[in-house]
Amino acid sequence: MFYYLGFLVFFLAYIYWKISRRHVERLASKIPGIPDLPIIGSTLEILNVGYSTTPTDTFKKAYDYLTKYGRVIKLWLGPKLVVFLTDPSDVEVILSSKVHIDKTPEYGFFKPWLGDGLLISTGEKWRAHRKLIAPTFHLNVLKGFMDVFNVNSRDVVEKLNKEVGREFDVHDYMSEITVEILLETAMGVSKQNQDQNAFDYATAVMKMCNILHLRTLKLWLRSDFIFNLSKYAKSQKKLLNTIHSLTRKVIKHKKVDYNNGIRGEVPEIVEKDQTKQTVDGLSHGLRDDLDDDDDIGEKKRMAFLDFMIDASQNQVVISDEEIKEQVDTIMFEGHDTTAAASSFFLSLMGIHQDIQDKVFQELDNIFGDSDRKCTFADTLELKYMERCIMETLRLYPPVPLIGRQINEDVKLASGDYTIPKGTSVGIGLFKLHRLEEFFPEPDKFNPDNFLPEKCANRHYYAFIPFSAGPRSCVGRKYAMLKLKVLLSTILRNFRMQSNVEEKDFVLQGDIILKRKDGFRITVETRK
Ligand code: HEM
Repeated sequence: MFYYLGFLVFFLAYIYWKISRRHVERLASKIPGIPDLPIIGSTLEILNVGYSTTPTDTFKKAYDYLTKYGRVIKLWLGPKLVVFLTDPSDVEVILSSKVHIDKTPEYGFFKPWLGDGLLISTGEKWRAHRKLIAPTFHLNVLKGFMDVFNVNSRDVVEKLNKEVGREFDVHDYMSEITVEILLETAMGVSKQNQDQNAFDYATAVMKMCNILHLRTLKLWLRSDFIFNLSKYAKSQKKLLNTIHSLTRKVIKHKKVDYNNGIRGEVPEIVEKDQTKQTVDGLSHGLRDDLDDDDDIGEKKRMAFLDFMIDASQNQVVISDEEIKEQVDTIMFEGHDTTAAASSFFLSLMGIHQDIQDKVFQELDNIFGDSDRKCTFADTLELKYMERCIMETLRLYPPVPLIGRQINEDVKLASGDYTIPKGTSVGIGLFKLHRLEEFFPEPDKFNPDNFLPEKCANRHYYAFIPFSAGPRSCVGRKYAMLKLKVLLSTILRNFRMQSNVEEKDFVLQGDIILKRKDGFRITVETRK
């Protein structure tokens, strides 16, 4: 009797569940997708990807799926519907929306690290914190960082002098300098107070990304219970200790300064007629809160952390824990992405000598033989280099995949498909950026893809390395300005050489896109 009743309850619950999902299943049935089986859906296919012997293998398999199944791909992870999009018109529908701003559940794996920081928070908290943080990356603030960018770029040149003539991994240098620059600019911590090794921090971040990536792919590790029993949980604890100890120290230093009346103010740099020019070459049609032209005023010309601490002392409700979460977020998002971008750029210069020569030509025209610092005005003149940076970000987007949770049924633009509420959407930038229709010879490194007339005639959402819409990258202008100063300083001093061709890059897409084979180059002194 008991078993009969149990079976009946189970059966009725199943029927109820099926009926409640009729709407979702009806809409999903119209979306093309990866073959699926009843109940488990496409889980076996995904396990196949997750079971790959190396992360590189995983990246290749995921890319092959996106190529094989088209621009709208559905897959069922058991009862969970996931849709991958690579058509710019569909990507625009999702990213430009003010409704679908929530991240997918996978971003939750970041929680022990980034808490409710800007990258993963949602709703009113995200809106309020975005409003608070975005002005601290306004161009007027960034211009005040030019000196720090210059001094640190020259430091790297000094260090690279020791590598002349031998092959080495340039990512090690890019990673370390990026952390140091971030600490000095956004966090306002001077070199003397940076008592923790930036390289240790960067290495811990890289290892954390490996673990988080494993959790998305190895389906059994998604469960907190199983994860906490695994060896990865122990490593995560150790790594987070290294990472959080840096952020805690940074905040402590700043608070001591604040209590001693020391306020980190960014110097005002006024350069006539240049305020409205774009430093990132991206603003056409993709304007967001970072493109706000209004002068942010004296009060707000403060670097990120100074402003956070000042705000918390002046009636803005932001707790110490929330400040720490934002510092962790900016440190992560601001360093690993730019380190990857600059390392790919220098590798590509080493491979494409003819293009590197054109960059030299531009640098020589602007700087001649002089050793002077790169000014903000110079960065606006670096048009060819800017195109090379864009082309690097197109072919090797540091963030290869963006996820969104769909908050209400949404009709796509590329076909008669409606994605039901509750679906997770994945936007594959690596694939999106290589669509032949928008980039002829899509795998070829060709900076002319970013000639103004080509950009003007292309769908804006065909190239979105910094994402786009309300949740676009808050550090976009910071990243482009810093990359221009750093890379121009390096190339004024060295010629890059690479023995590895692009087709032999071993790519690994664990959260941030990298070369598993290392960014191996040699440098040769120019002067
Ligand atoms: C080449 C360098 C960079 C690239 C390619 C890049 C790319 C991106 C992308 C694609 C997103 C959206 C992620 C998602 O929705 O999952 C994002 C978000 C974000 N980025 Fe960047 N980023 C770069 C540099 C930076 C820098 C330098 C900072 C800060 C100093 C930064 C801070 C952030 C933050 C805080 C978010 C979350 C914004 C929000 O959700 O409101 N990024 N970035």
